Amino acid sequence: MSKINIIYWSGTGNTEAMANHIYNACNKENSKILSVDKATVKDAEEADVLFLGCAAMGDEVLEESEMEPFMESIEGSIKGKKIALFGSYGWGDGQWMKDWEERITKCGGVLVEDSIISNGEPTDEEIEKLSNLGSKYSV
Ligand SMILES: Cc1cc2nc3c(=O)[nH]c(=O)nc-3n(C[C@H](O)[C@H](O)[C@H](O)COP(=O)(O)O)c2cc1C
Repeated sequence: MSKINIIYWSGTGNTEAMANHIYNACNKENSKILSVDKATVKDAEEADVLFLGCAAMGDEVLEESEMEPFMESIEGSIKGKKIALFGSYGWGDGQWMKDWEERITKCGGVLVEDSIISNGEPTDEEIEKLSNLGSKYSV
């Protein structure tokens, strides 16, 4: 069974809700959900499929005090790693996610799905996509 780790940063709960929708569709025996302040490099390394979530912050960047340092810490360890990204945004055009995708790819990470972005809270359609991701990879 694939080991699924979901690591996220969320300030007001929207990205956290997205993470929970993925996790709730996963087999709990082999999956883990962690707020990024509790996550270690090992949590990224051990995953067969790594879901990373972060809200758009600053000016179209990852949150800078916890998510950005975590990303820097795993950049050297994600070559060949299957990764899918998600996150919530507000007024922007999703540039933070495009930049994040490019960064993952440059480090050798393999994006296995289109990223899921939600304007504020996830819609019903997005919730279904998030749940489908959990059940698809948790096998
Ligand atoms: C300090 C700050 C900076 C933000 N910067 C952006 C931004 O650059 N682009 C954007 O689309 N939304 C931006 N937002 C809006 C958040 O991404 C949005 O409220 C999102 O739903 C928060 O997700 P969360 O509940 O997981 O924290 C910002 C919000 C805050 C508080």
